[in-house]
Amino acid sequence: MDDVFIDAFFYGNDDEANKRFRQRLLEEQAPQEEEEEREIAIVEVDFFVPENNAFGNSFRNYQDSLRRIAVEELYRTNHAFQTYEFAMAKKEEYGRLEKGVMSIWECCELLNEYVDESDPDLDEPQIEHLLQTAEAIRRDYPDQDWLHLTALIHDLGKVLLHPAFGGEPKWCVVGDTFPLGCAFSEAIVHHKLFVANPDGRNPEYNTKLGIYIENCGLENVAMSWGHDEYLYLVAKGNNTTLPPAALFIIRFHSFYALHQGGAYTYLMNNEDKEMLKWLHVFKKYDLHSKSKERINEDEVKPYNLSLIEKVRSTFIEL
Ligand SMILES: O[C@H]1[C@H](O)[C@@H](O)[C@H](O)[C@@H](O)[C@H]1O
Ligand SMILES: [Fe+2]
Ligand SMILES: [Fe+2]
Repeated sequence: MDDVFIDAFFYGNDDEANKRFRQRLLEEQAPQEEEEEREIAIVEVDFFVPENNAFGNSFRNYQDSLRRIAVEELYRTNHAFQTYEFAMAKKEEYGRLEKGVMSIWECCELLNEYVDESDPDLDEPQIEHLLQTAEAIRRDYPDQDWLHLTALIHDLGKVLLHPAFGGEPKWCVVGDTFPLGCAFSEAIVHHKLFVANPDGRNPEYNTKLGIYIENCGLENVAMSWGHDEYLYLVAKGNNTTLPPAALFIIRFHSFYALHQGGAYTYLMNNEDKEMLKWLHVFKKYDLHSKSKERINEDEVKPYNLSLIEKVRSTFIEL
């Protein structure tokens, strides 16, 4: 068992075991290192962006991908049931971070069991996607270790699928995310399927601004519930020292209607507009690193463990 933990992650249902791990962590916790100044700069990089995905199709092709039917079915349910009330209730429930504790690496390994059915571009286990993204971004940004770690963990919220985390159905774990409490944009994947969503008939929620005011900031927007929001709650709840850009990536990387479709810009404040560039950077690796070429887990594990080690004092909540 590695000695770095994310709270909210289980270690069985055994409270005693949880307590013992927490105690051990307290005892073992290294003295805080001086926060070094982080250089966060976007540089021109030359990642080879492939045109085709693992199946030889263009990326994010929702019309005629090999996985079209399964993907569409997932969004049918997602668009019907993701309401403002639903997402709020999930946020409240999971925001308590009561599921337990577990190491970040163990959590990655848990995702070995899951293939993301909302994804037209990849049918490999999710741990492969984490490693592919992290390795691709590391190649182009060798000095930005926070980006490597962000890539490694960005989809860990998908553990919601695991019975120990509630065994949530796929439609409220994976897939693109979108704001709730205001009108659904046509830029959202399979937007026609929102006809079945009661919020679309609610006059409080179905106008351009709905419950929001112009430029209120994405921080104040209720997003549909899924792996992004869950991991964001976990990172915040554990007082992460990852930079704000990492949290922004974690929380909004599935918000394609914004970072690819250019919709909902009127909800952004100036800070969000600054941050948006990181979603563009991240997307390149998150999306285009998907391939059939497997990463050798044993080879990259030591480096990733060293990254995890660096934030050990961050990723625990006691
Ligand atoms: O199918 C994918 C997958 O679930 C990703 O993890 C998510 O970030 C994307 O936005 C989504 O379209
Ligand atoms: Fe994701
Ligand atoms: Fe991803």
